[in-house]
Amino acid sequence: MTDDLASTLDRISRVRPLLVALDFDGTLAPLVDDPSTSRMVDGAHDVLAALAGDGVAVALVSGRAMNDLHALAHMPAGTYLVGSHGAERARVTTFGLDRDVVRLTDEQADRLAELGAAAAEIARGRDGVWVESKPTAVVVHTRLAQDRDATAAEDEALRLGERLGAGVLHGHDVVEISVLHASKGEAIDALRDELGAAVVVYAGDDVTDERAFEALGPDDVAVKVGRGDTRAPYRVDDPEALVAALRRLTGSDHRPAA
Ligand SMILES: O=P(O)(O)OC[C@H]1O[C@H](O[C@H]2O[C@H](CO)[C@@H](O)[C@H](O)[C@H]2O)[C@H](O)[C@@H](O)[C@@H]1O
Repeated sequence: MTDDLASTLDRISRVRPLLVALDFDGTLAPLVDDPSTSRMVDGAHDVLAALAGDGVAVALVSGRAMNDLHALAHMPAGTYLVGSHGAERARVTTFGLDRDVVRLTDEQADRLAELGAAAAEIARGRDGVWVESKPTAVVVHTRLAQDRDATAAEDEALRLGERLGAGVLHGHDVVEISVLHASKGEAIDALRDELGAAVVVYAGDDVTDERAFEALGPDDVAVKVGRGDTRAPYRVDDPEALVAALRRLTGSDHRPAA
């Protein structure tokens, strides 16, 4: 963590209402081949619970389907979950999720089925290419494929998305085609307004997170995790480094002993 980021986080640590919104895959959880095995790095859950307990609004803002995100992240009660890049929204309670139900029109449901069938055709015969189905989108995954198959599958999926999708996102080894318009930027705007947040901290690793960075203002804090071009002014190397940075927001009680 740079001194600059450390001092910025120290400066805002007592600001309330403070919103800390974080991407999941690649940001809190390292990228892995099988998305069902993703886990947040050690210390992540504790620091998020400490922040929530200290009056900070904590949100995960992910491309994951809501059920998937809830099951994998085990977030503490009182925190917010945004799934499907903003199309799904919930608050975690001690009894489970208090969620807004996503309803597709018949036309959108038909479109989703059509996209699923077309995406399956893209994956057919290409080793390592597979399709994930979500409530509002299909995702063509290429992480396990050889470069040639991955490139061809992503190109075809992008064309499919242009033809039939309401939104197309090209992330880390994925092309995601949605039947609803949603973005992480709009999700951040909505959370900020609803919570009246004075300052927003957002961290993310993927191109899809740039939409969230765009929604931040000069008093907010945007942190890119890992490599790649970004508009975020701050950067940390990996999820472990992000957890260390977040500890600075919790006050000295929660910082590891030197
Ligand atoms: O917004 P995020 O929380 O970063 O979610 C984006 C996508 O995450 C998942 O895919 C990514 O993580 C997988 C597990 O590490 C990895 O195998 C894949 O290559 C990554 O793109 C998830 O499967 C997608 O549905 C999310 O949209």
